[in-house]
Amino acid sequence: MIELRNITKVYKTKNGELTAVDNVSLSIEKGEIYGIIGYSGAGKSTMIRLLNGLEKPTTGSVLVNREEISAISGGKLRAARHKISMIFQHFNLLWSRTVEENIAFPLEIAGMSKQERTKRVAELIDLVGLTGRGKAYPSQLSGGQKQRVGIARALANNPEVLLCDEATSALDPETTDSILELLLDINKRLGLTIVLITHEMHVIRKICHRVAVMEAGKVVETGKVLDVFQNPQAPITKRFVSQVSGTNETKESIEQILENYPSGKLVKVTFVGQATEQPIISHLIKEYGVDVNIVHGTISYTTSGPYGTLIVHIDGTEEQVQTVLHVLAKHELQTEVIEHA
Ligand SMILES: Nc1ncnc2c1ncn2[C@@H]1O[C@H](COP(=O)(O)OP(=O)(O)OP(=O)(O)O)[C@@H](O)[C@H]1O
Repeated sequence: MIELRNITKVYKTKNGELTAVDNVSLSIEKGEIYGIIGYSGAGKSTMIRLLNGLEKPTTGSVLVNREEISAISGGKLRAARHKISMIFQHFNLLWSRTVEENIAFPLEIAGMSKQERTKRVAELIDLVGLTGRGKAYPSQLSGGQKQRVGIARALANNPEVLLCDEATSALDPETTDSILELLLDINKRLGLTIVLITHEMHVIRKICHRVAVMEAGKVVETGKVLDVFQNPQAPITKRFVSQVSGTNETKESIEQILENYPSGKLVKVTFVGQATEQPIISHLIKEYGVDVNIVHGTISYTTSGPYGTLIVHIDGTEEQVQTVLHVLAKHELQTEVIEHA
């Protein structure tokens, strides 16, 4: 559906050249929710502008639905962009227009008759959960409701791709979740391809199928969300994952345990899918006579299933501990012995 081939974007600034996107290749499937995560300055916004043709790459090509967005301009680009919609962090609504009029705006531009517009706007208002709020002005709406208007407006002309530019960054956590659920629902119902950029791993965990991690213009890691959470490779990905698994907060407890219990091993166990429901710890204690002290534990849910992280201190003889590590590995649990906090 979307193909980025060896994209590089260099900006000329008064301090010289700046490479915002550095040789990035990605492919995004039809109907998938694809997340691009990175800290400020990583190149995410540039990527999104390349996807909708607002920027041209310095080298490389961008294909959306087999159309080379990076090679067309004028009327052809405008036509292609009808199929690519966008929602924004600060909603970008027209403040002097009602909810209905905001949503009708792209339909007016597309030349739809008043009668058809009224029908389509009513459908969209229902779809995004704003029934009864059509006559309200944006200033009378909460942040979450404003973003719902943004989503309805973006869907008005039946796009094939929805680009989300930090769409939940201005919202509180509860509203963020309700907007993410709406995006997931729309993706399932309409089969819409969604590409979102964010600096929050929570957003990726909650709705994305696959993720690309960006750092200094480069994509440093890509993969299925569940795999990336279970087994992050790049240091920056590990930092993002610990944002949601809470392992940062346990650093102190880990330090204390390592200091206070020189015997045994401190082990991080990561498990996915059905393994999250097995009573593995009680089994270890009963069968192998080791002491197991749980230092930290979380289970999180992604679109492809649950995954969990458990940090345990396993104490016993060296042989018992080794046997337990072996047993964990046999259960297809990923284990990592922690030597330092
Ligand atoms: N039009 C431009 N002219 C010159 N430099 C630019 C331009 N747009 C972006 N940059 C630079 O390119 C780099 C990547 O910026 P970009 O906005 O894509 O990153 P980002 O990950 O979206 O970060 P943020 O969330 O802060 O916008 C930054 O160093 C930025 O200063």
